[in-house]
Amino acid sequence: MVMNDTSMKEATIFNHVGNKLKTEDREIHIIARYEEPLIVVLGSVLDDEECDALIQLAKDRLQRSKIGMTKEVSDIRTSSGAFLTDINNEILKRVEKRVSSIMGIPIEHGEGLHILNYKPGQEYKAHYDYFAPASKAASNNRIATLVLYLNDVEEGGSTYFPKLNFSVSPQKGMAVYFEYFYNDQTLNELTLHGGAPVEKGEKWIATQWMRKQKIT
Ligand SMILES: O=C(O)CCC(=O)C(=O)O
Ligand SMILES: [Fe+2]
Repeated sequence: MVMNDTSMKEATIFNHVGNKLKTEDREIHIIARYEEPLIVVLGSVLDDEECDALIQLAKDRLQRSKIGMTKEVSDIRTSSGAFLTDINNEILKRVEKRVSSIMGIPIEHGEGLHILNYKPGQEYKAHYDYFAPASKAASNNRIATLVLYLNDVEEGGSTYFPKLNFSVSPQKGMAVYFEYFYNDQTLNELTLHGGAPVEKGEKWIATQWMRKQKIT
């Protein structure tokens, strides 16, 4: 490991090294890393069947939420989303287990996979995934995120980190991981990120946000 003269890196939650990481049922490729704050691009996380199944589960949900509830309208996030909770599905369970193993955080700390669909022109403006320190939710705050790309986007739709001048293009089956549980708050703030507008085609992602403690 290379360290610079003046500072040592803070400890991270994700601590896989090398080019690959193995979960119970899959070998995942570590494609790229930004060291601090840690951002890791992962390949071969989901196969096509798993991606398609998650999209299908979400389509059923999104359909229903349109009937039952008023659709939340927000300028920050113009896409439509649904949490895949209370669904008994083999593929979903398998994916949740794999995600937990990649992140090194028990699944009980997760909010459940959140599926988002962006149509052309839709975006998720730059934001932090953690809750403001003064908010009620911050008592069990989020500490890490995994965004799984469920389809190929024809144009646009990258995940961008404006304070780092860094961005990740969506590719079906790949993922981007980042964490923001540093003692140094300025490192956490560097994880500001967004989903750039989709220009052509559509974009489907599944996001896992992990909390510091179990969700009770
Ligand atoms: O759409 C993206 O690429 C980013 C999604 C995101 O930031 C989130 O789900 O928290
Ligand atoms: Fe986010």
